[in-house]
Amino acid sequence: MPSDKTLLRVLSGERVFPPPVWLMRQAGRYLPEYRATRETAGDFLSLCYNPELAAEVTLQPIRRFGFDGAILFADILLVPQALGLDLWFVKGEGPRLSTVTGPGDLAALKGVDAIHETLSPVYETVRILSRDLPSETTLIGFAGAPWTVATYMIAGRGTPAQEPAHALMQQDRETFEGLLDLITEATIEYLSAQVDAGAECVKLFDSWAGSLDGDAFEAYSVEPIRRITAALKARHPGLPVIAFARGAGERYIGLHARTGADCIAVDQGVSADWAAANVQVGGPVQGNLAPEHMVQGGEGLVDAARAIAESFRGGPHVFNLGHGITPDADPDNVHLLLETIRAMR
Ligand SMILES: Cc1c2[nH]c(c1CCC(=O)O)Cc1[nH]c(c(CCC(=O)O)c1C)Cc1[nH]c(c(CCC(=O)O)c1C)Cc1[nH]c(c(C)c1CCC(=O)O)C2
Repeated sequence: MPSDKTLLRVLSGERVFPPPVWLMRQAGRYLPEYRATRETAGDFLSLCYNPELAAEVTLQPIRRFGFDGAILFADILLVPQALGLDLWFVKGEGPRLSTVTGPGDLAALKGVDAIHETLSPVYETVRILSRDLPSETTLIGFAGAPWTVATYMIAGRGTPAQEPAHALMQQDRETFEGLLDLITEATIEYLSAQVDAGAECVKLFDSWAGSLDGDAFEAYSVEPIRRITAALKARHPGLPVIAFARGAGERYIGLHARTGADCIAVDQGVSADWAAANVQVGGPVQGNLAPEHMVQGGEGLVDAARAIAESFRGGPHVFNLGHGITPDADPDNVHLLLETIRAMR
């Protein structure tokens, strides 16, 4: 039976207008109720590993805004932690991890089978959500794509141009590729467990894909995403997969076919008209309003949101931002965005 959930309908290739809407990082610091729950949990990682509270912060933006999709509350860096790295967050700065910079570090990581020991609270969050979400809301599981996760594992932190990961790729390709393989295998098991627990589609975040060029983009962004997608679809026939290769630019062309993903998420670095003509021809797309509009609001937001929905209205489109909503966004602007899109005819 075809789903009556608009997000799943679009992911299956149907054109729905006005389009379903959800926002990357829709649960987060711009919401006072998120900040209060994080306080209750103690810190960000304790929140990620507390199934009741993680489910609560996933539900907060659904209650407040009625988005069509709810993304599991967790983080892409839980997988490195499950593989044995130390992980902590420095307030006002971001994540820190112990690093993988050579064969010894790679060999010291745990095997794929060990990840569930750390990640089982996340599966419990998914089970709670699949019970408590409104029936029209699609539950989205997620993980980082291997390249992006590897950049953090190699550098031990976020880096402007992923220099340490590029350096390892050049200097010790065997360790680099071994690490990517391990993350790929772990991600298949992690996402498969999310689906078993009730996730209805999954999204792979390759936030740093844009710093790979030429053959490296194909080998280290596209190919791991293709492997994960194929393995998941073999185990869970019909599972919709969204792939976000941020910064891909012209390489968004043909990415549905190259990755096997059902939906390609595009960032604001390409225009919606261009993406409609060049990417949406290959299948459903998601995107791509600049997150700054959620800070600025007003007519600029209304005009830009309408223009994007118009550009993509000829085919399957999930309305979203081009990247995550930022902590300085105004929740009232989210209401304005939803009213704008949902009033379109
Ligand atoms: C690169 C990346 C990370 N995490 C993620 C990515 C890929 C998407 C992207 O490019 O933004 C993905 C992510 N992170 C988080 C989610 C939860 C679901 C949601 O989108 O609402 C998701 C899907 C929660 C989070 N992850 C993080 C927060 C903020 C932590 C806090 O509450 O202090 C949240 C809500 C922390 C985080 N986590 C990460 C960084 C670099 C940081 C620090 C920078 C920042 O704070 O934005 C790694």
